[in-house]
Amino acid sequence: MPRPHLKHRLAAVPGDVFNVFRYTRRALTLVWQTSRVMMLGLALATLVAGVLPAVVACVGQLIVDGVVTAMSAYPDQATDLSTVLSPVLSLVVIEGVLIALMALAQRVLEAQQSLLRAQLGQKVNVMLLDKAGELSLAQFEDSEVYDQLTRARREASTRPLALVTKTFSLLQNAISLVSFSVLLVQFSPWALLIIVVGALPVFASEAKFSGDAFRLFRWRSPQMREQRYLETLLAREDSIKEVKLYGLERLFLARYRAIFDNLYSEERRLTLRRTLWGFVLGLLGTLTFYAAYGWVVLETIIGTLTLGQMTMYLLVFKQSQGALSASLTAVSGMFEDNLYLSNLYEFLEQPTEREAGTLTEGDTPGDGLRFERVSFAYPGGEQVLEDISLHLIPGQSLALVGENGSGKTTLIKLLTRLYHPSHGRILLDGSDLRDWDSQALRRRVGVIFQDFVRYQFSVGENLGVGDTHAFADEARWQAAAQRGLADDFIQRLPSGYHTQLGRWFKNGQELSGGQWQKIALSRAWMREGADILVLDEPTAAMDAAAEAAVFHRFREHSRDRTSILISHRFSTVRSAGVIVVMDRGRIIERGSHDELIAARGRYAELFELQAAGYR
Ligand SMILES: Nc1ncnc2c1ncn2[C@@H]1O[C@H](COP(=O)(O)OP(=O)(O)OP(=O)(O)O)[C@@H](O)[C@H]1O
Repeated sequence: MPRPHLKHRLAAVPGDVFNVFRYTRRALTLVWQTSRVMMLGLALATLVAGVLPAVVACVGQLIVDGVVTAMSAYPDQATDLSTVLSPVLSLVVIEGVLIALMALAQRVLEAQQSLLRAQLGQKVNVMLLDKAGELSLAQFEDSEVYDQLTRARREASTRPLALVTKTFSLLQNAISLVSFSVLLVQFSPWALLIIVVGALPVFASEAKFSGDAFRLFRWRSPQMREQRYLETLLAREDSIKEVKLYGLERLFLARYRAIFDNLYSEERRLTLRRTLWGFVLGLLGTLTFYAAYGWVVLETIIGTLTLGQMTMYLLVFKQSQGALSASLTAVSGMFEDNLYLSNLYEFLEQPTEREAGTLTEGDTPGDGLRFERVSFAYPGGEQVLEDISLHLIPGQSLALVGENGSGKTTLIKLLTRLYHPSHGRILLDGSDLRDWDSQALRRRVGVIFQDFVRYQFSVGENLGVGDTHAFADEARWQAAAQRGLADDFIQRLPSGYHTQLGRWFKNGQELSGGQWQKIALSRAWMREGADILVLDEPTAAMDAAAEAAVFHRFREHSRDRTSILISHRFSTVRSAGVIVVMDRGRIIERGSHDELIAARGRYAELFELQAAGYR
């Protein structure tokens, strides 16, 4: 698809230029909250660094004028050299001290900034990750929200400080400018005006280009994300195996390069335009400076200004021009930082669904789990569950079977409240899941999904995540591992329960697929209080003996619990109390194994097919 030209894309993104400085206050508040002492220190150092240059210029004038006076006094009156010299020398010493003070203020500023940068980066990252934890699964799966998060993480952790630094630099330069202006106005108010007018065009162009740069950054964030993804594929151990086997390196690398080339050409165009305009308009500033220079020289020659004043004005001109352009750069930088910060706050202000529920017990304890005419479609997708009604009393075991994509896992996602039904409701002990307190609900339901996480932690911690209250409880790890049939092989690992798993960290031990599944199963057993246990294809990677043992154990320990099992292996499924057969989001058959075989429907057909495979 042809990409629209950058200009159109930039125009298409809403960006209220006048509204853009509104994040400055928030950035200042953020820094204030991070460290009050350092913020005050920054302000003080800024003030000192702002006022001193004008004072130095004044002392400079006194020195030159003092020298001129001394020069005229010394030969004529045959005065003692030291008497003439000492006032000028003391001024020189004072200027030296002032310069040292300025250097100190500048160093202190830099040190504080670098410490604040570290603290603020951490604070913003924590804010981002905290917010990420509050997002619903649906928001995570929304590529726009994910983009926002990626953009915010990439840039925004350094931006708040950049914004504050620039705000202070602006203040510092503004203070310098005001003090310079007091001196300059004595020469001529016009001089002041000339300098200001000379610097305005550069500022305008900088503001425009920083806006463009931000919009470019925003527009291209999906491609940047694709690039990151390709990097992950090419450089991570969990994908490299397949990449190598299929010889995908070149293909992926070519794609990676193509994305870069496309992005780079836009960036180059922008950088070139920015540089060119910056240079041309910057010349205007130089021109005005030299015009003012000529003027001061003229006034000195005709005797309106002393030599000392000339030196001072030239210095003041030069420095105020510097201060002005630094202020303008700060302003345009602030504009850019504000735009980036808008991105951070856009993400942080993403509405999150409040889990309003407070129930820790249902209206009819012991009623079990009910699906009442539940239908569901993923955001922006088609209906994947339709009119599901089910009732499971405590102690009952349910097996869900059905073709790939028939909606089994989705049903479990609704049961665990990762999503809410589009229609109908799910009740636990007579109360709608939405009304349950999330902690209480989590305690009641233990789930292992087929795509469980393989944490690059120790074995024990891999089990501990199953119940955060017992995260480091070794006795509980062991009990859970025994139930999940993982204890045996864990004992044989080099450091037992303390063996590091995965390949990312030092001495990491990789496990086989079936061993990982046993770890995941044991994780589910960590939830001792859970009275609903869900296993979503938990044994697909296990050998037949292990699978048989797992289910023997599972039934033994779930006598008074509700258990839900998703499996494609009918040998496992057949012992469940109720078997539900799903097809394209609907329940098409339900009953015990014998009933379903007798009914000679889909279940019987699929069972026969699998059984034939073993004969
Ligand atoms: N996060 C998602 N967003 C949008 N659609 C999804 C999502 N997850 C699953 N689907 C769609 O929902 C349908 C049901 O998927 P589900 O994972 O529930 O099937 P399943 O019966 O568990 O399949 P399998 O036996 O392959 O595990 C599929 O058509 C799938 O494309």
